[in-house]
Amino acid sequence: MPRVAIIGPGAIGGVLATHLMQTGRHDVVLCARRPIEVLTAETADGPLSVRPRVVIRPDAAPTVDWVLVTTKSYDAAGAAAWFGPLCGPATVVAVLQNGVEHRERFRAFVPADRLLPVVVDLSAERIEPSLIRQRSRGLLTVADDRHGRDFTGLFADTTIATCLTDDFKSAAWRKLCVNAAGVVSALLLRPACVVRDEQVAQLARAIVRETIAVGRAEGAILPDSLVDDVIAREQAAPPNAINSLHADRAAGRPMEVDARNGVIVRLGRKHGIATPCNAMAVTLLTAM
Ligand SMILES: NC(=O)C1=CN([C@@H]2O[C@H](COP(=O)(O)OP(=O)(O)OC[C@H]3O[C@@H](n4cnc5c(N)ncnc54)[C@H](OP(=O)(O)O)[C@@H]3O)[C@@H](O)[C@H]2O)C=CC1
Ligand SMILES: CC(C)(CO)C(=O)C(=O)O
Repeated sequence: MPRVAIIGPGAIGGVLATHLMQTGRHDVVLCARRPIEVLTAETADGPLSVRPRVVIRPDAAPTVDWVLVTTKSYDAAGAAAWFGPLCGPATVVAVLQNGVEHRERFRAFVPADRLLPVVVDLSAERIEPSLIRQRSRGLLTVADDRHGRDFTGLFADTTIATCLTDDFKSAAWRKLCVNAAGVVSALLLRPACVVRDEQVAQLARAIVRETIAVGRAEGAILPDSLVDDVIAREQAAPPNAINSLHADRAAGRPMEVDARNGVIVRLGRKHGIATPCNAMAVTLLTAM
């Protein structure tokens, strides 16, 4: 039975924990900052409730086969504080976060050959610490290598889909295009479908175009059609679709501005590519 630790059972970690635990095929432990008695994910198929094993101090954590990091991107050191007890010589650390810098963030804490970046396409929101609303089915994309293939096996018998890719970089940049555009929702505190307004859509398109330009300079393969695809996806979103940046700003929590838009400005500068729309969004959200 694979031993799996989930560091940060918030929206994404909480959803994954409930789905993994209900298979009965995994020995799951949650690494959290406070106890959780019952964890519930509201899914399209109804509520999924589990009684998780929770540890709230790294020195109480067991050694596991898999560590799934589902904390926010800005606190890699906080997540890494758990690695000492959790990681044995063969433990694989999967980083399930937005952005394109999974490896850079954790390189100081985990050997490169035991780190698995994951692109998360799953919309979820924490309603309370122990109640998560899962808004979409969920798709996890990983590189088609040994760790990636083993990782997909963890989610067999769940409704969380997995995908193996031989071009992880492009997959991560495609997702970054979605997240970068989502900054307009966070700025306006309006759901994804705010881009039904054509003026707002034009701004979101400009943000995605900048992201594509920088992503291509970084080696990602990104079609021009991505601009309209991203906006169409947001326009079709239900009125309650709140992205995690928006949710963080609304709740007064720190935001992943750097991982989602700051990175485009930073890497744009490296390649001599102007990114004025992303830069303005970063300046405004940082000032808030
Ligand atoms: N939500 C979504 O729809 C999506 C999110 N993502 C990405 O997934 C990642 C996680 O996001 P999300 O689940 O929304 O974030 P949440 O804020 O909902 O969850 C993060 C969790 O990490 C916990 N945490 C923070 N620091 C520590 C620590 N040192 N030790 C243990 N637990 C800790 C937080 O606890 P506390 O309650 O104490 O703060 C919280 O439970 C982000 O990179 C996000 O961009 C990707 C796709 C969709
Ligand atoms: C695109 C979206 C909304 C869900 O996949 C997301 O990544 C987020 O909320 O951070």
